[in-house]
Amino acid sequence: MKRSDSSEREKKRKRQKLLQELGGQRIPFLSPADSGFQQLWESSYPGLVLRRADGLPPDLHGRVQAALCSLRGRGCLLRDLVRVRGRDVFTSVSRALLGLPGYTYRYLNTRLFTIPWHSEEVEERKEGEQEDKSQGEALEEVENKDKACCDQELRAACKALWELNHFFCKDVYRIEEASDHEQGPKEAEAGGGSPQAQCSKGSPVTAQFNVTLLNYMDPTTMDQLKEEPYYGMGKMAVGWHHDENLVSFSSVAVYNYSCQDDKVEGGSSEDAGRAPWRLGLKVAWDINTPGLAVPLQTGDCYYLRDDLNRTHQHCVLAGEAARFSSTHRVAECSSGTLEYIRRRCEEALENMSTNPDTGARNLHSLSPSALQLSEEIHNEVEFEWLRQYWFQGRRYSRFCSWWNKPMEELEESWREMESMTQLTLAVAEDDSCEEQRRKEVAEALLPALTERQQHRLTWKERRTQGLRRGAARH
Ligand SMILES: O=C(O)CCC(=O)C(=O)O
Ligand SMILES: [Fe+2]
Repeated sequence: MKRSDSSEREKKRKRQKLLQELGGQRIPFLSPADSGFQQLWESSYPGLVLRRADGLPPDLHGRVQAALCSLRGRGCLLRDLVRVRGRDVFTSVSRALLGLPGYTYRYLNTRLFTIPWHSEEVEERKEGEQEDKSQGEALEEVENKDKACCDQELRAACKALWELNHFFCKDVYRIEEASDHEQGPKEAEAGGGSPQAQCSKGSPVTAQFNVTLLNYMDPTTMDQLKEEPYYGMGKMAVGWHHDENLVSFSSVAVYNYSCQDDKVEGGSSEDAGRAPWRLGLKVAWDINTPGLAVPLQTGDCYYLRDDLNRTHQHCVLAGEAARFSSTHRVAECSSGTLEYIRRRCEEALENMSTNPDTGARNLHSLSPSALQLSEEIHNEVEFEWLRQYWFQGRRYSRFCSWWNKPMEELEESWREMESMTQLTLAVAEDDSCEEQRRKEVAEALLPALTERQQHRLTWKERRTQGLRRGAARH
C-alpha cells in the first residue's frame, strides 16, 4: 500500500510537470487521414499491430459477439470500485475477468477472480480417453467441477472467448516469428498464412494469454467522460495508462466490438455515420512525439507487442455506439493463482498442530522467522484474497460457483491462522515465560500485526464507501 502511494505521488509530480511544460498548449496527434501517420506509426509506435476484422474467421466473430452480449445480458459485467490515489472510484467501463480456472488479475488495488473459460481441449481429451477408466474418471471430475460452476449459456460464452484467446495466441506467435526475420507491415495481412506454431507449446517470446478482461460501455448513458488532456483527442472511456500486472515484454491482444443492433436510421453499413471508437497511444512522459489515434471498426483487433506497454501509454477514446472489448493478457501470476495461495496457507499452517483427542492446538516453533512467515501469510490471505473477494460482493457467485468452495477453504485456513496469532500472543503475554523469549516473540509479531491493523482500517473505509455507492454499480 505504502509503495503504491509513493509511486502515485511520483506520477502526480510527473503529470503536473508535463502539464506545466505544455502551458495550456496541445501536443499534435495523427489519425490515418493525416499525412505522416504511417511513418509516425513505424518510427515511434513499432509494437502496435492492427489485425483488421477480415483477418479472423467469420464464424468466430459471430460466436464472440454473441458471447459478449450474453455475458452482458446475464449481468456479468460490472463497474469496478477501484482505488486510485487513496480514493475509491468506479471505473467508467463495466468489466468481467475470464481466464484459466483459479487465476486472478490485479489492477488498481483490486484483485479480480476469473470466471473460468471452458476449453475444447478438456472435452476432446475426455472423449479420446474413454477407454482408460481411471484417467477418464479423473478428467470427468475436473470437467464436472468446471461445468457445474455455471450453466450452458455461460459455458458457451466462456468457450467462445477461449477460442478467441486461442486465435490470438497463434496469431501473435506468428507475428513474433515473422518479425524476427523482417520488418513487416504493422497492419497484419488478412488471412496471412497459417500459423505453424502451437500456442499451447509456448514460445520463448510469447507466453500464453491466461486471462481476458472484458470491457463494456454505452457512452449515451455516461454523462461525465473526461476530455483527453494532452492532445485534445476527445472523450476518454479509459484514461491514459500502462496495463499492470503483466509478464514483462508480453503482448496484449484486444478485440473491438461496437454494437450495431441499434443502427442509425438509413445507415446501411455497420457503423455508418457514427463516430468510431479509437485507440489512443502516446510515448510515456514525452511531449515531443505526436500521439496516435487509431479508429477501430467492429471486429478489428490490435496487439500491443514487445515492451510497448511499458514504454508507451494507451487510452480508449469513446465513439458514439455502445462497445465491448476483450483484452487478452499474460497476467503475472506467480502469486496470483489459487494453487499458489493454497500452498502458502499450507506452509503457514505447518507450524501448528491440533491434538486429535483434545482439540488442543500447539505451535511447533517460536523462532522469529517461523512466526513472521505465518503472520505474513495470514495478512496475504486476508487482504489479497478474502477481503478482495468479499469486497466485490462475491460478484460472480450469482452465476458461477467456481470460487465458492476454494474461498470457504481459504477462510478456514485464515481462521486457523487467527488461532496461531492468539497462541503467539499468549506466549508474549505469559508471565511465567522467560523475559528474553517473550520479547523476541513480541518483536517478531509486531510488524505484521501493525500492517494488519492498518489494512483492516483501509478495508473498513473501502467497505463503508463501497456500500454507500454500491447502487451505482451496473
Ligand atoms: O478497450 C480497449 O481497447 C482497451 C482497454 C484497456 O486499455 C484496458 O482494459 O486496459
Ligand atoms: Fe489497457
